[in-house]
Amino acid sequence: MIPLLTADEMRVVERQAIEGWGVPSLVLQEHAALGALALLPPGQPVHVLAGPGNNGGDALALARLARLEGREVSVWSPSAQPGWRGDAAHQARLWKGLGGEIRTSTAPAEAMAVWRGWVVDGLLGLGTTRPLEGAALAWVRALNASGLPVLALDLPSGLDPSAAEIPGEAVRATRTACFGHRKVCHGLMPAREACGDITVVPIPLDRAPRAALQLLERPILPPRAWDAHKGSFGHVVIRAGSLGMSGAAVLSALGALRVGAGLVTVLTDPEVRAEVAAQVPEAMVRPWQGTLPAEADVLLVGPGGIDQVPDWEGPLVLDASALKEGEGKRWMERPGTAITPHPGEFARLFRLPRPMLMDERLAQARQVSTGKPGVLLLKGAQSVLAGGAREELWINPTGHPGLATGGSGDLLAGMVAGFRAQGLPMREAVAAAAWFHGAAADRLPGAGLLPRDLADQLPELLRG
Ligand SMILES: NC(=O)C1=CN([C@@H]2O[C@H](COP(=O)(O)OP(=O)(O)OC[C@H]3O[C@@H](n4cnc5c(N)ncnc54)[C@H](OP(=O)(O)O)[C@@H]3O)[C@@H](O)[C@H]2O)[C@H](O)CC1
Ligand SMILES: [K+]
Repeated sequence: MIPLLTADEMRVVERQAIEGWGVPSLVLQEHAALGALALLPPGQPVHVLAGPGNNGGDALALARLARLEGREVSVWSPSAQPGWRGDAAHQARLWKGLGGEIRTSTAPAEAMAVWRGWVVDGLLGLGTTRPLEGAALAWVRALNASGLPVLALDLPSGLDPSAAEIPGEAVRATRTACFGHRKVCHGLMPAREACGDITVVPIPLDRAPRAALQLLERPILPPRAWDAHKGSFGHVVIRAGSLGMSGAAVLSALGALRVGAGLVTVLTDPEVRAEVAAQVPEAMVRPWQGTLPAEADVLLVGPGGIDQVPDWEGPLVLDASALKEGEGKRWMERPGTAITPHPGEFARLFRLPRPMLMDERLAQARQVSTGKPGVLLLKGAQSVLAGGAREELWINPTGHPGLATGGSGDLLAGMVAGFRAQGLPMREAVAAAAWFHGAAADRLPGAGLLPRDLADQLPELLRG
């Protein structure tokens, strides 16, 4: 799990090092500047933009270190009166002590027209409180129009460190030297795209900070015992598939089987039983007669037009038609339940406005999941995972728009059930399904992707 910190969470980590451990803040700044300098191609000229706060201080430190390396360096401030205080003022003195100048211009595009090499963006970082305006905005516009490669210090100036959305104009960086820990803007789209290639520069801070938002990494799956048999990997029961929608039942069954479930029983509407059975011979396919098999480990309901949820006390995965208007709260309060809506289904389930932006999706996911035992997977580009009586939100970074195709959600729901049947706790089962589903897509071209192709990728992908 990669923590994505808000500015406030990062300030806590910073205070702990400076006030708690007694690390001088200039030491942190020196580490930051040295780490960032190492990301610039050797020998090239460097043009450094230094803003009013400590991001500007980092930039001045980098300018000094780059000059000591023998590079050609110029330092620019958008303001004729930068008004540096504290560490940034100290860095300005050190730079001037090397004979360095600090230049400004009211026509940044003209100044940049003769620049060669790289630009270092040290205008604004963690202290950004509002959209860019005035001189800073003029410099960022000129920089984005210049076509010059940019190394952003900590974050591209103009981004809100704690948000996914870009509040106005922001630097489009080639690379970003992110100091200590990733912030929210380094993990979530669209802000993440403005960062270019991100390198986390280690500085002497706590390595395990508290973060309410975390990015999923490849899930670690429990090892399979050498003497395992099909009963060891659980029995998934899938209530899915009706006339004209038998394919959803097939794909759900494939999802559960391809992630390694031991047994899969599909209970379809009677008229589609034979066509489902013909397409997935590995599953037991029976007509729905109102009762569940006694030995089920997990029940998946919904794909292929099934909207009635049978009485059942065990682990339950609900998708598609089973996600009925206004019933979200009920399912979030049921222990052992996972719901996997896309934003439209989510809005209907919880009678909320459809969440369009990533920051809205996060806020609404938090709103419906806080303190609730049910697990929510709010699907979309960068699916949001919440609930299971845990506070933090997880974001799935894998996948691409090719997944937005019919049947992809049915496969995913089957994968959730398949992982849960093998003993993963529900939240971990949902995380594993979301991650591997997206990772399977990442191995395939975007357009024309079939959910069956994803299923075929899974065994090899799971082997690692
Ligand atoms: N976190 C760490 O452990 C370390 C951080 N380092 C670096 O420090 C910056 C954060 O420095 P800080 O001084 O807190 O903040 P900034 O440099 O981002 O800038 C704050 C000033 O900018 C003004 N501001 C805010 N928004 C705007 C805007 N849209 N336009 C113009 N000016 C803006 C703000 O003014 P106010 O009026 O809001 O008070 C501040 O004056 C971090 O990002 C790292 O680069 C360390 O060097 C390493 C350790
Ligand atoms: K910056």
